[in-house]
Amino acid sequence: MKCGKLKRFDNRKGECVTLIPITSPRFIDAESLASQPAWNEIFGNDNPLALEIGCGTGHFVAQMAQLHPDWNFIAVDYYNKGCLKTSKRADKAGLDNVRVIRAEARSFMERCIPRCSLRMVVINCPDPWPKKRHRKRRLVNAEFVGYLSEFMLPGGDFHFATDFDDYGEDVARFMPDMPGFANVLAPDPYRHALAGYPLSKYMLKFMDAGKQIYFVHYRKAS
Ligand SMILES: C[S@@+](CC[C@H](N)C(=O)[O-])C[C@H]1O[C@@H](n2cnc3c(N)ncnc32)[C@H](O)[C@@H]1O
Repeated sequence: MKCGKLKRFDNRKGECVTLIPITSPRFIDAESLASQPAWNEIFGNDNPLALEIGCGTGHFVAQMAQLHPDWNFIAVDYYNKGCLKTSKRADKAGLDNVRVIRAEARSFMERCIPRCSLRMVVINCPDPWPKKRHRKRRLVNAEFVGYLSEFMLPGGDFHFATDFDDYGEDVARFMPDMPGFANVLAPDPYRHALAGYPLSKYMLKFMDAGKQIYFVHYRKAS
């Protein structure tokens, strides 16, 4: 379906939705990006790339980008208001190493991220799809991590975090069988606290509700 200029077809809702315009210099609409863009020109340097999938409102990426000023962060979400908030947060903190992309993560990666280029991939609190019959809709599974691995540099970090017990245990169960990855937290399959890893908005929300976060951290072999 063709939508108007400031509208976008929402696959989940099955209708055109109005987009809030985002004027931040750190925001890039995926549709305006050439395929395989020159990220070094976009960021103005050759620093390594880090990708956050589903950045939400940007609490995590804003903190991580301050911890790693020598990495370039691409924060992707298809949630328009989240992209707006993430962009504003990065603008306010003056984070020149952050770009915010409104896009579906898999199609964006396929079109715009070179293979073997990511120093880090982060997925925090992805939608848990708690009903058993919906679990196949979860973003993170062995097949997806295998796909992500193609985009990661040797020595690159994969971080996954969730508040949802079954999701955390599932990812911690299949990760040891993923070829070419080592568990940074070994012998623990996951931890409930991770020093130096910023907390996202959803993590804080779930922790306030008394839930534990499952942190999984693997590294691709060098
Ligand atoms: C539960 S929220 C978590 C947000 C944030 N990571 C946090 O921890 O606060 C999940 C986010 O992932 C985004 N998301 C889910 N699947 C996605 C996909 N395939 N591509 C891009 N964004 C996605 C949603 O729009 C939503 O903003």
